[in-house]
Amino acid sequence: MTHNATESTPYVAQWGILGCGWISSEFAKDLCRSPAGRGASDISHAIVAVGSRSQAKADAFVAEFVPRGAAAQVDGLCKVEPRGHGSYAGVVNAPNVHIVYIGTTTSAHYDDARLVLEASKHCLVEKPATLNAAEWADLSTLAKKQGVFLMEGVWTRFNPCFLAIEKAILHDNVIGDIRCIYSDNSLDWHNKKPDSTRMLSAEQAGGSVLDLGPYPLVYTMMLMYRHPKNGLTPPAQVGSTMMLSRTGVDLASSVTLTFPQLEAIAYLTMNSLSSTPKQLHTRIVGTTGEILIKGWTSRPSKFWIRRLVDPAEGGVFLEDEEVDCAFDEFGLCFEADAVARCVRDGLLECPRLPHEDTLMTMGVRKQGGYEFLPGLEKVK
Ligand SMILES: NC(=O)C1=CN([C@@H]2O[C@H](COP(=O)(O)OP(=O)(O)OC[C@H]3O[C@@H](n4cnc5c(N)ncnc54)[C@H](OP(=O)(O)O)[C@@H]3O)[C@@H](O)[C@H]2O)C=CC1
Ligand SMILES: O=C1OC[C@@H](O)[C@H](O)[C@H]1O
Repeated sequence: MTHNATESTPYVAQWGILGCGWISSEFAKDLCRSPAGRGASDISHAIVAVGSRSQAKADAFVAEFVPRGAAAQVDGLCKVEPRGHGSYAGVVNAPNVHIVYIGTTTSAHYDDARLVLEASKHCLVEKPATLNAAEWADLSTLAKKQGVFLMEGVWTRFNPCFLAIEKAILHDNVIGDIRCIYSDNSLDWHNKKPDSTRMLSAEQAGGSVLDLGPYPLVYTMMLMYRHPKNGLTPPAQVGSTMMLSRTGVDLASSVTLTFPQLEAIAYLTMNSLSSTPKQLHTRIVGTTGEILIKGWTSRPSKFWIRRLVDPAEGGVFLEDEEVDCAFDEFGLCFEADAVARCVRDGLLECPRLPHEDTLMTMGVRKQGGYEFLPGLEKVK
């Protein structure tokens, strides 16, 4: 065992947070929840530094979300008090910070991640990690050179309901051989939110495929690309259709990925014109049945198994079996727990989301031809 853990006390991850926007507040709130409540006794979390471009905003964030720190501070496992910083550099250079969560807007991710890695701190950067594959490859090389952990924050890969779906398909074989994934992730923000909103803004590198696309891709990457019979073979074909908005980002996109070794295909859709129904966002079809998934695409919470009466005939199903995996947490704590364990164990990449997977999905996201504003991409 390394760092501060012993047989009887959990390893405490000492986090710094960059950016005091919405998702950082959800991250902070989740880290305040007792890990014991989700059955985790080997790790806990402290939030020791919070950074904003404004000192007042950082101080207000600390006062509102982490006045006493996160779970480990409240439980007396970490004596460091949380502190607000009026710059991101203040956080990455704070000696008590071991891991930095980047919750800044997408166009800032690459520069912020470089700042973290150059300070030799471990790094969890929100999705989409970067604007393109070249930027991600550059960060990956830097993290390895510095000997620090780096991961894209795709929380769905660590969601308990997603884990149950993965087990049902890959281990328990409940739908037979996987054939098709239909997955949608859409939010009807067009003409309802200002064009300066993160997903609609070209300056912030918004757009459906970058902002919404990572989640339908989770189902594809984990259930097809990582399917044992696929042997990590990249999709043979990646097709994409895009409609651009008046701001220049993609208003609507579709992505199709083929996996000939599995005789399987994924049809993914994402747009800012409609909202995905919580009743059904993803349908996974196999040779002996289907799985229908409820909740948000990024935060599944319940699913139905629908078995064919006669797989040779098709068309007629037995009564649906409901699997309820509802949980109280927002859900970012599950990826934070995984990151804490990796750092504790000295890993530089997370086995459930290695650098290579992010590299591949960054490539997929580029297929449709949406061009960023000049200067946004730092590496091409
Ligand atoms: N995992 C998930 O479920 C989710 C992930 N996300 C991802 O998180 C990131 C942030 O999204 P969200 O929290 O909704 O966005 P917000 O706009 O609420 O927050 C983004 C923060 O980024 C910082 N920032 C740095 N540079 C800029 C800039 N040039 N313009 C605007 N803000 C800037 C600001 O922090 P400050 O002013 O304090 O410096 C701001 O508060 C995005 O990359 C998004 O894709 C978003 C929602 C859900
Ligand atoms: O990352 C996010 O942004 C887009 C939303 O679809 C999703 O729920 C959220 O997690």
